[in-house]
Amino acid sequence: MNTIRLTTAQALIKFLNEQYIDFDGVQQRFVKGIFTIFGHGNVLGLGQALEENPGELEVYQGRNEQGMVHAAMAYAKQKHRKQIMAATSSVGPGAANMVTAAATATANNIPVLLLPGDVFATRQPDPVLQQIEQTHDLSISTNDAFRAVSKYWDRVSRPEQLMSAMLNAMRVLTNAADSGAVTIALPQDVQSEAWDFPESFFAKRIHRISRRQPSVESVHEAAALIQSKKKPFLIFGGGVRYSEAAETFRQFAEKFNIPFGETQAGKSGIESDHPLNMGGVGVTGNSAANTLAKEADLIIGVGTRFTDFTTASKQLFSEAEILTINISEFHASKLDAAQVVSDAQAGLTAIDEALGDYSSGYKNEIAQAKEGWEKELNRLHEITWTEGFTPEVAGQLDDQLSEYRELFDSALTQTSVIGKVNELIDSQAIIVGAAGSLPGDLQRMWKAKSRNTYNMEYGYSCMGYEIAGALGAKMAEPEKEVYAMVGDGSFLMLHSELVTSLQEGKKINLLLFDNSGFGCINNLQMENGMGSFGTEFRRRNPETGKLDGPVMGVDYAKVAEGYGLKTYTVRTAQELEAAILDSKEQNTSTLIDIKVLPKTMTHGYDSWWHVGVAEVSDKESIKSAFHNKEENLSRARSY
Ligand SMILES: Cc1ncc(C[n+]2csc(CCOP(=O)(O)OP(=O)(O)O)c2C)c(N)n1
Ligand SMILES: O=C1C[C@@H](O)[C@H](O)[C@@H](O)C1=O
Ligand SMILES: [Mg+2]
Repeated sequence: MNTIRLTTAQALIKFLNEQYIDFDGVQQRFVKGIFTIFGHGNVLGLGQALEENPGELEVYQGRNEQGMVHAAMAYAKQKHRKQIMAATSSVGPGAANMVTAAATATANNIPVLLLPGDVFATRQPDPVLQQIEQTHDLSISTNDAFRAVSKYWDRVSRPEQLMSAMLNAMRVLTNAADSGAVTIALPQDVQSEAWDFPESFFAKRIHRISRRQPSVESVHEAAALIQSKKKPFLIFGGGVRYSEAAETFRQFAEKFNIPFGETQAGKSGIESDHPLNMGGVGVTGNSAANTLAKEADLIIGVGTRFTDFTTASKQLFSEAEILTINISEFHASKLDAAQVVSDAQAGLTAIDEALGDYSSGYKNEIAQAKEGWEKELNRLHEITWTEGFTPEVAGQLDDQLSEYRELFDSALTQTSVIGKVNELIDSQAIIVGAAGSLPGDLQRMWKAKSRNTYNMEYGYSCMGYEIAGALGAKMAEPEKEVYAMVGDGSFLMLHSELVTSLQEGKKINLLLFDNSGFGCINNLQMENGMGSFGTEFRRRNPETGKLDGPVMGVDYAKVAEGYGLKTYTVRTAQELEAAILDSKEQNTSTLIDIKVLPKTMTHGYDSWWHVGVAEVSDKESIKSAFHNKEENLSRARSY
């Protein structure tokens, strides 16, 4: 057997360079690059290997480990999982910082390869700097925390273990049914230890993503089920995008005249103006999709995990029968559905052939629902503050609105800003988001004018993805403008990768919606009978000892200016338009600090979200919220 003597880290980098993917006959390199933040736990091992010979891997410098993994995840999401980034951290806190992002990737079924440094395998110098000493179990390190949030976890405690670890890593990273974060913990000493690796380990490997075919029986059952229904309703999930099955889905919907709603991950798979595309469905769905979903006699979920947001906590289509087409048996089996376990394209094609000349029984309902939503959308676009104005989310902070209005000196509402942005940015531009009130507004209101232009992380809804994710999306599609749609809360949580965007010359645009608070959580607590508690950004009041002092104003444009971004502050529609147009002319990253009045986001459209309301309280409003919850629950499926 021919061997090559390399350190574990050098062997790992050499191996990553030889990984390719084959999808529909097209081959491409699988691991594009690696984000790094070096410390003593990885610099002399992986760092040395990358300095000496990175091969084709591009090496990036991250700023915050969570941020760099979010960027890696957004990259793989934008590439529809056909190409990924790796990320390496030091031991201890650097590794721990990646745990949140690992969870984000896993919740969304998006592959990322994480390579945290680990404590010494020999234990000779223990405890090393940043080592946690668990007196009951010396084998535990910070990296064990990744076990709960990874789809594959391993620790390479001897150099030769690298081979089985990496073959399993690739198995999971390229698994269309069950992917996510893969964590390979690398003890500091083992990274630098040499081994005679067999040459065969470094042979070019082509990982085929095959289109799993459905069983004949499941296709017949699905076709018979559809044929027995008059009002089927399709749900376009993220799996359709990852399977590159949008065209097949469109043809299927058109041929059988079946309208469809979109999940957050599925949105922009097909242009919003398609006559059968009803838009976002579920808790953050719009009136068109939710009305048709509610009236449907069959829900056909394609590539969807059926989260509580999609099903409105299992209440939206509680009477309909369910058919699923999903490559994952686990997700296909949800809601006690009739199941077609297959790739989205393969499943739709097979059912299409079996359906014959079926046509749904819809008459004017589809056009009517879409028209009704268009009207409502125009109304939302037009809302601006005037004296005596009632915000969309009324009856909660009505008396406080004038304070915000004076502080911000702005008449802008969130819904009108979204309309303007949608009108002004390029039709090919990509928007990125994750948390706060924006994902809901965008799922309802955003019109995707081109395909794959909506990169929303709503599996984990992790504050901090927005800006780092914009960088990842830009790396994936450098020729397009990318916009992070970010609340002030999320901006404050994590914006470190802004500096990486400047360093790499990868222009991203931040549209920062400043409403001085955790707006959506304020809505949630107040609509469930609480007061405003710990969610507005107010100073501590020395008189009450509470956070009920004046609203805080932060000049985010100044913050970003300090990093070197081109910045704008906008308070009117005219200023917003001028800023967006000017930002397009810039070569560098930009930030538009948009002062929006609180409570001016969209409100629900015929949907319910099951949240944990207190069963006991002295407050009438809480009692009533609890009663309301129980009532809604009685109308929902219980599994
Ligand atoms: C990392 C993380 N922590 C906490 C939450 C819970 N959470 C969801 S939205 C939100 C507030 C978001 O505030 P902001 O970004 O200003 O958006 P807004 O709701 O005001 O539009 C919080 C705390 C979360 N989603 N992610
Ligand atoms: O708790 C939450 C409420 C949602 O409205 C929000 O979008 C999400 O970020 C979240 O974590
Ligand atoms: Mg906010």
